[in-house]
Amino acid sequence: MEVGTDATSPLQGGSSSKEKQRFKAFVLGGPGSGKGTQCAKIVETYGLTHLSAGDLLRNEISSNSENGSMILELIKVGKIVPSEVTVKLIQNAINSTNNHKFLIDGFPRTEENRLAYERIIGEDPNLVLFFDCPEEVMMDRILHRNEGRVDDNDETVKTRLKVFKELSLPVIHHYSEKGILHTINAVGTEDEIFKKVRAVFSAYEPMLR
Ligand SMILES: Nc1ncnc2c1ncn2[C@@H]1O[C@H](COP(=O)(O)OP(=O)(O)O)[C@@H](O)[C@H]1O
Ligand SMILES: O=c1ccn([C@@H]2O[C@H](COP(=O)(O)OP(=O)(O)O)[C@@H](O)[C@H]2O)c(=O)[nH]1
Ligand SMILES: [Mg+2]
Repeated sequence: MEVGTDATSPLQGGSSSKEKQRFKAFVLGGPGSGKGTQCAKIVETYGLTHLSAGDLLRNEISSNSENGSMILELIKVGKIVPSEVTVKLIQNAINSTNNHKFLIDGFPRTEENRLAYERIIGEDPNLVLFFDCPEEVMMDRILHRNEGRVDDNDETVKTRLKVFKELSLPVIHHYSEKGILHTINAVGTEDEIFKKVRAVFSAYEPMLR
């Protein structure tokens, strides 16, 4: 049990994330590269809170929120939701947990996303994972995903792959220049890939306690 997690605590007056240094990892990669699958394994092993930007947006659609129909129209065609909408959802999700360590999956997807995040939330991630995957493997995985997603169809996947190359690769390049990018070859079994993920996270174990 962590101390100071209760905002009513007079001495602490805040969340545990103020006591432990916050840890954030961004998990990037094209559609179908295996981000969600590997995030589940990271959560199981290291106890981070998983925030999938796509899931947060899909929750807005299913809860019929103010922006729900606009988000649905963009997701259906594989386009990017306005940055401020996604950043606010991530910010609310971070603020609604007492955990100090987070995996942010599928965000930032554009340089504009990244700049909005830096403006509104501000802290750079400790590390960025990039699942590097050939397009034909991503396409095949998505078309067999069977989660009933409105965007897992041939036409929308083509747009998502194009958006990834044109808008998301520059973000990945930015983190490479900053020296915090860890590129992982995403071809192989889930366990083979997770072994490589663990090798990255093991260097950060003191921060993940
Ligand atoms: N290493 C892997 N080998 C084969 N299939 C995989 C692998 N990792 C994930 N998958 C499958 O591929 C699909 C896309 O994976 P997912 O984790 O949802 O990717 P992303 O979140 O990057 O879109 C899912 O059906 C998943 O079960
Ligand atoms: O920061 C984000 C994350 C997702 N999306 C939208 O949500 C869709 C699905 O994203 P998700 O990460 O769930 O897809 P994945 O890469 O896991 O297949 C994307 O194609 C975009 O339309 C977005 O606009 N901004
Ligand atoms: Mg995903």
